[in-house]
Amino acid sequence: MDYPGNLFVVAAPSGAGKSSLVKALLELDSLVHPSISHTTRAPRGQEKHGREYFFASESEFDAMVEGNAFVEWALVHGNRYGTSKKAIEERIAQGSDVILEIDFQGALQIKKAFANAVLVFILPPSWDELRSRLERRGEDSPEVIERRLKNAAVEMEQVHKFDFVIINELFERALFDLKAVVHAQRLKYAAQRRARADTFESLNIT
Ligand SMILES: Nc1ncnc2c1ncn2[C@@H]1O[C@H](COP(=O)(O)OP(=O)(O)OP(=O)(O)O)[C@@H](O)[C@H]1O
Ligand SMILES: Nc1nc2c(ncn2[C@@H]2O[C@H](COP(=O)(O)O)[C@@H](O)[C@H]2O)c(=O)[nH]1
Repeated sequence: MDYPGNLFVVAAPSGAGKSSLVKALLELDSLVHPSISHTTRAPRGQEKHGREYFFASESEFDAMVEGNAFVEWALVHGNRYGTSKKAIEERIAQGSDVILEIDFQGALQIKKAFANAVLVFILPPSWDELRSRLERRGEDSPEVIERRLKNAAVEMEQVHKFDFVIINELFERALFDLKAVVHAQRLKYAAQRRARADTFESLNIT
């Protein structure tokens, strides 16, 4: 019998550090695969099409929405972002673990489509630190930073809908917590599979 992989979803206000944490996790854990989203946002700095995102025009994105190509999509900070079915379904069906780094609206849509998905919310240690991380990153204009901070207040109200909350103050500590979530889910899933196999064996079902 084949078993699907685990689906992890990491959401956070912009600048809380989710991309940095997910990147570090992927470097340490070769069993987790990232999903590359589509976005109508323009590429920043060194970003490459097909690496950070698939950059799409508004009409290309519209066509994907109409073609039902997304598992979830949302308008975030004035641009559209979406997870294509192609990006995750095949991988999960093959038994691989997949991690999505998306906003809270997308995370809640994913939970509806995949009840077993594990939702993780990353919080910054303070508002001041969130602002300085966005400023230090140096990728966004002051207007964009203000908009992202304003949206962060709305996003943080959703924290109670998530399975786990990690405060990203000390990076290594937050990474340890994220690894622990992944590990715990794998152990839980393995135990469920074993229990199911035992039940099938006792009922003589192959
Ligand atoms: N624990 C930490 N301490 C200090 N700086 C951090 C920490 N974690 C991340 N950073 C820095 O904060 C900035 C924002 O991090 P990152 O880009 O990972 O955020 P994000 O949540 O993915 O944002 P976005 O949603 O806009 O992509 C980066 O410059 C990153 O290096
Ligand atoms: N609902 C979705 N949100 C997504 C997806 N991919 C990224 N995002 C979120 O957008 C913001 C902004 O990202 P940035 O790269 O422009 O800084 C951030 O919260 C991302 O997590 C997606 O496929 N669906």
